[in-house]
Amino acid sequence: MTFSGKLQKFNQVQQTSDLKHLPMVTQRSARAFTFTQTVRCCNKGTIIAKQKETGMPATVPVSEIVQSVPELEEEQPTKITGLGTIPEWLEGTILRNGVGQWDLGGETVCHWFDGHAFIHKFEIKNGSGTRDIIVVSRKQIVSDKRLFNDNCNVNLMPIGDKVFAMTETTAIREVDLKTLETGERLAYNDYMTIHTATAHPHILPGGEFLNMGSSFGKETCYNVIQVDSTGDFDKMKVVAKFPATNPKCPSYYHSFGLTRDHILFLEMPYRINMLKMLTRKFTNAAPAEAMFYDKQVHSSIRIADLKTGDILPIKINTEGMGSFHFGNSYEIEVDGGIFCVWDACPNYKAQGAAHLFNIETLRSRSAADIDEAFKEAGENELARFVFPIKLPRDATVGEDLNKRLAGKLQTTASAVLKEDGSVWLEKELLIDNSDEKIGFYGFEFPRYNYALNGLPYSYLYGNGFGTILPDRIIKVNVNTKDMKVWQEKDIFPSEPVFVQNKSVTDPSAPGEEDNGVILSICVSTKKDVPAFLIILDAKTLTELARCTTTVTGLPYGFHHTFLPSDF
Ligand SMILES: CC1=C(/C=C/C(C)=C/C=C/C(C)=C/C=C/C=C(C)/C=C/C=O)C(C)(C)CCC1
Ligand SMILES: [Fe+2]
Repeated sequence: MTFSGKLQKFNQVQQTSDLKHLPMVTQRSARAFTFTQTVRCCNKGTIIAKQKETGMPATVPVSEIVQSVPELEEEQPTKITGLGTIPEWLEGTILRNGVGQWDLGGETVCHWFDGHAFIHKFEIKNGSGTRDIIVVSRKQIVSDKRLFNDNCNVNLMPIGDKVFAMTETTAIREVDLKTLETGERLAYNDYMTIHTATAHPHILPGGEFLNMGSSFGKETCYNVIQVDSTGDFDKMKVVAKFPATNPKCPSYYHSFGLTRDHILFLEMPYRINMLKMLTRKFTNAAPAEAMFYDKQVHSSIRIADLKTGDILPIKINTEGMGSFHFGNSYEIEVDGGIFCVWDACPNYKAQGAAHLFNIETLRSRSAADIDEAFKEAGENELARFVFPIKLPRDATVGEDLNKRLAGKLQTTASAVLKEDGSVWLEKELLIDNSDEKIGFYGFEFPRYNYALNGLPYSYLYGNGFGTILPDRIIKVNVNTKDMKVWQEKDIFPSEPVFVQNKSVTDPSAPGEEDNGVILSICVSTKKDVPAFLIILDAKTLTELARCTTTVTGLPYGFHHTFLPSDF
């Protein structure tokens, strides 16, 4: 995925003589913004939602939710009361990161992902004897006002007992959970040689923080890095290194998978041409020109042993595709072999999707422009890949190894052993994209009960895309393919965050995996419809409570984290 900010940053790296050291970005004090400002004057836009039944585009104005949040002098946390019943046990904070400013000092950034971070939170707590009190607290930009910065605008995750905002450069910024004040700027590359990092780390059951980042050079590698449960960066270590199949053209990746024993990495056809990237200052090429989709290569799943860091020799290939985010993954032992189930959101057509979310497109007055930009983008699927991590006894060439799982896993996904020892995968679709309930552009932003990360599971929550922004929440039973949908006209719900009921002690016990709620922050394209937090019963996707703010013009944001009140 080409995000011009990331690439520009990357380009800055290349311009330094020493690849080991990324330039430090000066930390400036964070700026605070409040919800209640009037939205700045902007272009009116439209977004196409192609309707399956007619095949005709439907226009939905979304420019309202990609407008810069105006800067304010002071913050005013707002107390609001939820309508409905917020479960007694639910106490904590849902934090959201995303982009809030694209128009900076007379310039507008090119790409949606290049804008400055905008963080906000909803704190759910017992207040003044009333249960249904929510404090909507302030939000702020985490980086300074320069373009193409370490604007940590993608996700927020805990490391040890601190919370950090993160993007895909190596810089992360501490955020005070109470005040949202931006704290220390840290950089992974101050501790080790990496040049990128994902904004989608995993947290191990013991509290250790696990992430992946690339180191570019003669021996370009995709590294797995770990910080211990105390969050001590001095003890940060590389636990595994996947050598890039083509060091001159390593893969882009947005996230990775983790079973209880293995790290799963998808090397995609979306590649970075290192030579083009390094010579940009001479050729004047745009960063995006150094990214390309290599139609000659497959997508490959690479696997590392979590304990030893060994890269497993098995070669797993499938048709070229990209997946930003993944569902859960887990292992099954059979016939002396180990199989892995990994759910993903593949897209076979977007080819990196570099151009798709250009600000110009999102703010376009012309429906035709947006249609044109997205016409080749295809749709995102929800698919299951099942493959051996360790070959079973007596595996034979030409055999669909997944057949051995009969009785343990029902799947139509295949994994055929080839003569050269590699395994070729065909996916199993977990949803039917022709179903009107999914939406024209498919399914993305998968979330699940993270207490079951790396273990067998049944429920995946995510967004359906009737437009190029998510317009519904979908719950899929990945075993039975049963589906539930929550949707409301003109509302764009964020990725659905599952919060487990405090009473659950064993999430894999019958009926317990989805014993909890779904939290989602909803914004609207309608000027007079304020943002709200929706609380859904995770079992039924029915509304339990709705906490409506007074804020209109809240931009759509990317990722969320829920932290319980005792964090
Ligand atoms: C790609 C297509 C679609 C949507 C995919 C989605 C929603 C992907 C979301 C990716 C995100 C949130 C990435 C964020 C990255 C931000 C970065 C790297 C920021 C860097 C800043 O410096 C559909 C619309 C579903 C279908 C067509 C294809
Ligand atoms: Fe993401």
